[in-house]
Amino acid sequence: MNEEIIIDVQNLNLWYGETQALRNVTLPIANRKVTALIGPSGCGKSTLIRCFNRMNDLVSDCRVTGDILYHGQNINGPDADPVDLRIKIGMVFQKPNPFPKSIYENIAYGPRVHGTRNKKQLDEIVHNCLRKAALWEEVKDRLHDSAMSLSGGQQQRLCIARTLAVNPEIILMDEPCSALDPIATSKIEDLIDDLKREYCVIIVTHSMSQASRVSDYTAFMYLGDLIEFGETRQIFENPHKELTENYITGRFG
Ligand SMILES: Nc1ncnc2c1ncn2[C@@H]1O[C@H](COP(=O)(O)OP(=O)(O)OP(=O)(O)O)[C@@H](O)[C@H]1O
Repeated sequence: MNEEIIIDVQNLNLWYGETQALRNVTLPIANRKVTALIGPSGCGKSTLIRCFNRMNDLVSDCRVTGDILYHGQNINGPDADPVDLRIKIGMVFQKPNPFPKSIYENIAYGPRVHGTRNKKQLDEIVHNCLRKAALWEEVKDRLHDSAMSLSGGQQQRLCIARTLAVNPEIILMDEPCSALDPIATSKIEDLIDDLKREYCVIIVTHSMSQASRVSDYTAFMYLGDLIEFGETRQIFENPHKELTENYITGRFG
């Protein structure tokens, strides 16, 4: 890998109570690239992506060993602040979850909470984020309408715009298209391709065709182990492990 490694996962283990969900995962994540996490249901994809912004802190009985270095600093270290971390590492979920507020307020909310009060600055942030999320043209005349009046695909792009509003470096996406139709899915995939010019994107997907379309790197997981990681083309065209090949050719799933 020639790119800058923005997150370096080293020997990561995670247990929910007595059950081990991640085993000795070691994985580099490149900046300004898209990394896809794939594997059968229950293999630990969501668990791993949730480690990157410490969402698993919210799960009682969850224990982690090993390191996740973000710009070389351990995100679970004593000085690390999960609130700061979640600004730099934003997350988009499976089901679009806009706030029950206006389109404008969904985006202005985060920057306002973090101290931006100036109306002109907020207008600019809203405009920029909607533009980056490829939603501006569709909503510019209805910024003060409820976000709930948008279609599912538009709501998901709004959630991406909301994530961008606090200036993250990394965007985590946990099956962001699973609730969307093919047209809305294709818009999100185009958007992911644009976003990687400025951001690092990590995406969990069940769709192998989606992983091969949108990602530069792919990690294949199975029962909590990282089986194989590499450039997406290599993983799909020339997997080194039999398990990877069996999965991507649909022999199990
Ligand atoms: N909060 C939790 N408490 C206990 N066990 C959990 C919790 N979350 C996940 N698990 C278990 O950890 C394992 C990994 O789950 P995870 O959701 O990370 O898998 P996944 O690959 O994302 O699955 P899917 O593709 O079905 O979403 C599973 O065995 C699951 O049952």
